[in-house]
Amino acid sequence: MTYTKYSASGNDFIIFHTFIEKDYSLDAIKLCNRTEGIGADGLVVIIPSSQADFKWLFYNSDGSNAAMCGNATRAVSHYAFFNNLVSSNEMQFLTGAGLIKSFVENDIVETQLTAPKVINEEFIQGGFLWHLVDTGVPHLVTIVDDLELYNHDLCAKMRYEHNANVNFAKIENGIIKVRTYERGVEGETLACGTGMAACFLRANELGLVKNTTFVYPKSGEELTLSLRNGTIYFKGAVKKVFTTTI
Ligand SMILES: N[C@H](CCC[C@H](N)C(=O)O)C(=O)O
Repeated sequence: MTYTKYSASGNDFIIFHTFIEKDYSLDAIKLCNRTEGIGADGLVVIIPSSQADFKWLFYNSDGSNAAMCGNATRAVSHYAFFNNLVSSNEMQFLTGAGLIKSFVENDIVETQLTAPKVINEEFIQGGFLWHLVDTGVPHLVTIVDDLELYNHDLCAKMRYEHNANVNFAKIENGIIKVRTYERGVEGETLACGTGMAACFLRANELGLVKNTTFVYPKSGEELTLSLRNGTIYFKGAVKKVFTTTI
């Protein structure tokens, strides 16, 4: 089987396409293992679809299935275009969270995320003010003045209590810096797309950032989040790292 490794702002994925729709959770655990496998935060399986250009199955590195993954939507769009799985650089594909539209321009990919759903406007826990929103998958967001306040043990506790990813966001000079503890990776990743979207949305609704804002994850790579007619757009570079046949 041929697998392609992508990095989307440091959030990395293994991608392949197949006609066989089955449970690939054990493949995800094996392939994503950073010492005995290729190593990645997640596995994306592309499968034909009669309702869209294709559909995907997304697995975190622990083998858990997730409805959506913002960074993987950018990587998979690039993969589909450059592997001739689609006939245009504009495509739409089905995820567990719904239909995603994307636009590929060389190594820059913009995707339209699914409509956000606020789960809990705000609550205090562990000394922080939290907001819980689903931007394809559930995200806890707290806005802080110092990202060093990010705490692994608190994130792990919040992750399990709320079954959500956990984001610490700092706003400075109109941009957002984000650190994310990712559910299913069970640790901090270098970037989390739906997490950056959740932080952007929260900051925008509080009037702290404009409708188009640069967001910087742990990797320091620049992403652009935009809110246009109530829809979130997510744009940034992706990198095809290598292809291998195992
Ligand atoms: N770990 C997430 C899925 C991947 C989200 C993230 N990698 C992104 O880019 O949105 C979850 O299980 O909820």
